[in-house]
Amino acid sequence: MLEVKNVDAGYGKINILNDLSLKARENNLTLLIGPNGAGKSTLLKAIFGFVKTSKGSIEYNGKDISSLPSHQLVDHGISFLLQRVSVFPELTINENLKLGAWAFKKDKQKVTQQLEAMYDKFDVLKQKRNEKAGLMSGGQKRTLEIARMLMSNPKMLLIDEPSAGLSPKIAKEVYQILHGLKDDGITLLMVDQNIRDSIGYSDYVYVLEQGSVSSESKASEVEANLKEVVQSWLKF
Ligand SMILES: Nc1ncnc2c1ncn2[C@@H]1O[C@H](COP(=O)(O)OP(=O)(O)OP(=O)(O)O)[C@@H](O)[C@H]1O
Repeated sequence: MLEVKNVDAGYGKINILNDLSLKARENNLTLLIGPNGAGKSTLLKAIFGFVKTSKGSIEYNGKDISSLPSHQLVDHGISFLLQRVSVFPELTINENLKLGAWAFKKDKQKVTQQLEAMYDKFDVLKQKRNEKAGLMSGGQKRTLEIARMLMSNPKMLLIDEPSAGLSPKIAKEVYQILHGLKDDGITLLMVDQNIRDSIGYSDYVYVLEQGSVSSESKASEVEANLKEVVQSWLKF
């Protein structure tokens, strides 16, 4: 489990997160929602060591990870799916996937084993394994990014706007993939603007406003009151 406790963080002298606390419970998908500029992406970046915290702690399975650099977080089983598409268009799908195995690239047997596991899981990647990634559709690129993250066998995924730029139909497929990762023992913390579609795949929801948590609920409870939640943001 990941636990953020009373964290302040920001950029230079500007503080964005204010005494923020939340939990990403094991084997659950926790959704972060809130108005633009609330600090959702900043929180993911703070957890992954891209943004420095100035107060509080971030604990993963009871260990304070708040001062660890990103590569050490990957060793601890934490991965980050960035908001912008990050496949390498000139490389094949197979080559892109291999980049996800950088930490154990010398262990050829393990790399092959992980590649096969990804091809078993994602047939679309198997079919196109020798094609250039740049030729794939937006949804297929997202699938490739997810598979590339899974190459290193993460236990905790930080995901920023997985549906950005995708049609509602394809976005749903991506949510389904992410939701299905819980069956592999993975814990997910996801930021998504597309609340209406993503909430049904989530277990817990935190609403962030002005750098702090304004509410925490089970996803099913928020789903029932979605209209009021969204209306309350419009006041900001
Ligand atoms: N690199 C940066 N340098 C300085 N300020 C930044 C930087 N990145 C973000 N900010 C500021 O931090 C605040 C929070 O931004 P953040 O991207 O975390 O919000 P968000 O809730 O993810 O918003 P959105 O839903 O629009 O993506 C905003 O006021 C933004 O302008």
